[in-house]
Amino acid sequence: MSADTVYDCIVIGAGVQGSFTAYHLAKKNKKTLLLEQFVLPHSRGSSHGQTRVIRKAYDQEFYAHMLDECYKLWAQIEKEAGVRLYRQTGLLVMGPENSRYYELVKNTLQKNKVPMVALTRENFSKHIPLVNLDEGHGAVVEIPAGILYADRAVKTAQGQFQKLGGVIRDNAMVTDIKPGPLVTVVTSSGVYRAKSLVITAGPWTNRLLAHTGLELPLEVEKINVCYWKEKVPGSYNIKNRFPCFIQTECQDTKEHIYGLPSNEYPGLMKVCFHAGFETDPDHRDKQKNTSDIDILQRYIARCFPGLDPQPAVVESCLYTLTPDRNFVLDHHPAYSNIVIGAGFSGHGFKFGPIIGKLLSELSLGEVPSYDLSPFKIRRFHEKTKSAL
Ligand SMILES: Cc1cc2nc3c(=O)[nH]c(=O)nc-3n(C[C@H](O)[C@H](O)[C@H](O)COP(=O)(O)OP(=O)(O)OC[C@H]3O[C@@H](n4cnc5c(N)ncnc54)[C@H](O)[C@@H]3O)c2cc1C
Ligand SMILES: O=C(O)[C@@H]1CCCC=N1
Repeated sequence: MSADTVYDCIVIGAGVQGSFTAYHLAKKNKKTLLLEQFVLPHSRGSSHGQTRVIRKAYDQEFYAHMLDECYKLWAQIEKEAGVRLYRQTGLLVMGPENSRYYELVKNTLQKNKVPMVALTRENFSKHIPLVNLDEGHGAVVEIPAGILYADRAVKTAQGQFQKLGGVIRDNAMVTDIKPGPLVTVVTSSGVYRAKSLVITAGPWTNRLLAHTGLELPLEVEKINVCYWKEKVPGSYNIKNRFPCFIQTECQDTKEHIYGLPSNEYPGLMKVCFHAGFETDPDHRDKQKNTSDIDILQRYIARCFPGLDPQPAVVESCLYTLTPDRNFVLDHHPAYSNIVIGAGFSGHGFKFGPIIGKLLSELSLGEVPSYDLSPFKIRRFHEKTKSAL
């Protein structure tokens, strides 16, 4: 492409959401440029690591609805690229039987006819050995849920995008955005122009939006990603059909604790706390709070007796949280040819292919395939006004 190429669209940020957005735009024959500040692949944002959970067990039904198409889109890109990105493991959901949240999750699964098994206290340990169910808690297994191979998925979306003629420039940090009928994007390695711009910059979103006079209520948190050693290797292994799990709340915390079967590191199971500690994305290593690990240790000692209750490996990742934990998928309030995909609040990976499709639709001025009202920017202002 020559220096004065005008792209149909520039996408800023090559995490899962930007990579799938670029891929969908290229599928629609749009001349698309994907910009990334770091050399790819990297582990400084939110999309790195080997695995993520895919599930329909949500308290809000609109997520379960989007997941129907999402599973199809994951299968489609697997077929196109000839790679495996999803593996069914099932998802064990445990929570207090009298809690509203646990009830809503079960309702979503039932109403959407998701194949599931309700476990009783009597048959729980037969089906799920080496897990202790807390007193007063119920358990259901969402059968089709599973894991996504995260790093491989991001690489696949980028690879398919390039095969369709898309251009990726990594090591290209965006330092300025000049809105207009043609948007100008200034990077550390060149200046680019496009008819539309999609910002999928994860934890750095507000830094980029500052160039456009907008600030969203986003909080960036560092998550301690903990791996725990199996006392007997293989006891919680994916090959032995151990499922992913979510503990919706327990005596130590109202937050989710979740885990994935041992798979990525031999003999280690990933179990994490679904909340972290506020950080600056460029200085997350300075955030050293580990009080979440204390909670995990107590939980593991009580409920996962087959794991050593000392983390064997601790890595880090970033969440970008909105106040209501729903995503932002919207046009910029002042510039309709700038589209924002942000605030994926620690649960956005599974939606990558559908987010990409929706952001591509918004950037092309098409009617989005889903009702995007839960994801609109104006909900933040409405909240502020009604609080006054
Ligand atoms: C520990 C952990 C576990 C999770 N588990 C799950 C799960 O099980 N299931 C699930 O569905 N989701 C899960 N998530 C959430 C999911 O991973 C995120 O929602 C998703 O990765 C967000 O992707 P993103 O593309 O918005 O952000 P990112 O991956 O951070 O991508 C943004 C990109 O923009 C780039 N960028 C930023 N600023 C600039 C700039 N100025 N110029 C150029 N490029 C720039 C960044 O370098 C980055 O590559 C988890 C997240 C974490 C951290
Ligand atoms: O989104 C997911 O499925 C995971 C597991 C539960 C907590 C957050 N991420």
